[in-house]
Amino acid sequence: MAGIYPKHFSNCITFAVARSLSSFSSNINIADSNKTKTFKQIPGPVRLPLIGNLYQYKFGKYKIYRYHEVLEDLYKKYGPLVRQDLGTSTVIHIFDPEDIRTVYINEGTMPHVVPLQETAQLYRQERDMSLGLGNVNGEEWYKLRSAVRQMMLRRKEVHYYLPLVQDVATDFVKHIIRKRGKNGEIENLSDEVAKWSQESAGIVCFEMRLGCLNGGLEEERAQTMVNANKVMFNLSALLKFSLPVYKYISTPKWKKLLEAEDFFYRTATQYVNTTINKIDNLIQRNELPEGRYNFMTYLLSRKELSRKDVTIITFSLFADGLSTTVPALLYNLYCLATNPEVQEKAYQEVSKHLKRGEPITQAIINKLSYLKAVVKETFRLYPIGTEISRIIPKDLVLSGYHVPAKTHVNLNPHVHFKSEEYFPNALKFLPERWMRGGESSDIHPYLLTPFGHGVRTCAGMRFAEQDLHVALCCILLNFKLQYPITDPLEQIYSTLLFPAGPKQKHELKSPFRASRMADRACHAQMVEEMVKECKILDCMRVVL
Ligand code: HEM
Repeated sequence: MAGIYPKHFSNCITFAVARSLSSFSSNINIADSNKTKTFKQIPGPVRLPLIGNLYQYKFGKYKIYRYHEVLEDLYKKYGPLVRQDLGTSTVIHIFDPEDIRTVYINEGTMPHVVPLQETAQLYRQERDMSLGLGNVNGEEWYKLRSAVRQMMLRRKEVHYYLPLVQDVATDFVKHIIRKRGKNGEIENLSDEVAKWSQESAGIVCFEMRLGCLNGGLEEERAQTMVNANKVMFNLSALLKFSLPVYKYISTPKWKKLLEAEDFFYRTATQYVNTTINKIDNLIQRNELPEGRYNFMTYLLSRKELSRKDVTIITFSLFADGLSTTVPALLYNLYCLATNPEVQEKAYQEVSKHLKRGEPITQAIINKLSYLKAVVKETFRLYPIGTEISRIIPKDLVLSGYHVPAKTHVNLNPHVHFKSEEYFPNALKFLPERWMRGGESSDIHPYLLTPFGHGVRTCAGMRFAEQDLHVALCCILLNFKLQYPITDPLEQIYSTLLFPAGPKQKHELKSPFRASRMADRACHAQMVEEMVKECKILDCMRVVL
């Protein structure tokens, strides 16, 4: 039988000037507009009045949890540019990397996006919260983004947390050793990785160990957060593909979503408030040591940010990894486990530069070019999400069609990730293709951009990469990874793409354990019910 086995381990186990979007122009990016086809000619499935294409998800062959495959189907049937109407809102799906380039080049200095989770935007509006970076546009976005740029996107600031992140990764290794079954199997690696992510984010945001890996009540609370997060992502996806009645009437799904969001925010906000109080006390006593609470003190010092802004930015840094870095690490572990030669090569590289127990420095990470290629290749075979959205600021010609300013477009390069046309030996896991001298110079630069591109790229990219690199180093140095199931790992759409384990495992058996404290038990029950009802998929039940 397989599992995580101890290995070599005797103890076991650019911003330019701000510009308003009112300067939408109507220039077309190709001079010869005579040959350009009209917006109405953009192909797509038959649309019905009011519901548009939603009937295909409700009664047709399309399944929401297979949305990534729906996009592949649309591309194959209709070509590089496809129109889809979800209710009364129109989206143009873009598949050609050249069109993707055109959109990015013309996105302007303050690109407009449609939020990944419109439900989160609505929830925050209803609760009078700051909306957060990914949910705002224009001047408000510019203000928030400028405020976080230094702390989140400068390498030096992010590397400051490297030793703390390594401490958490080391504890995660010990946690895995405790959780392993007799045969080395981890029953639900997905949830364990999610606890690691919370602990790691907690140390960055609050410079505090939250105890998510300690086996006690804190770990139970972390599990409840993980479950609530699953409910939020799942319901958000379901509501995205329904008529937006929930925006006007409190539907049962919307109510459930509110409960999960309330629980999630309440818990995270407690951490934020506790840290702010600690900082206030230290400042009052003139005892705040230099460099302590770096992230929060920086945000609090920015005059343009309200307390609500500081809370939501910190919340994002704390929580966003659950739905992004967590699946990313799981996909990496899966790819390493199912490609033993790659795993051995990655292990050799890491162990050449780093001994178990030694501090990981940025200089060491810089030398791990093969490991980074593994991460990149994993993003190719297992992307984290489907689309990147934009509201285009000016008229464009895309694949020969005129697309007017203010149109909502979705960039979907992932439909090509397993295509021979773009990647030789497309189904093979070949990190070598991203190494110097590999084929990467022939790969279209706008094809694989897992963190997006341009001024609106992922704000958490540096933290996510650092977390991934450190965790992979620690895991590779301590374990040999195996995946005992012959069926390939599936991906399930639930706003983003989550690992779902082998097909027969898709029906939920709740991973939930009742917690001991009464209020937690109450939340626990609530979340468990939601999880069941929404048929949340139990990610990666038997792995590694
Ligand atoms: C593997 C992990 C991750 C991936 C693949 C990822 C990917 C992305 C992508 C594709 C976007 C949209 C970019 C665009 O519109 O051009 C985005 C936006 C964003 N991400 Fe991430 N992300 C990851 C982790 C994180 C983490 C850990 C955080 C929090 C620290 C985070 C915070 C954000 C924020 C705040 C935005 C909105 C940025 C803005 O609108 O200015 N992400 N991410």
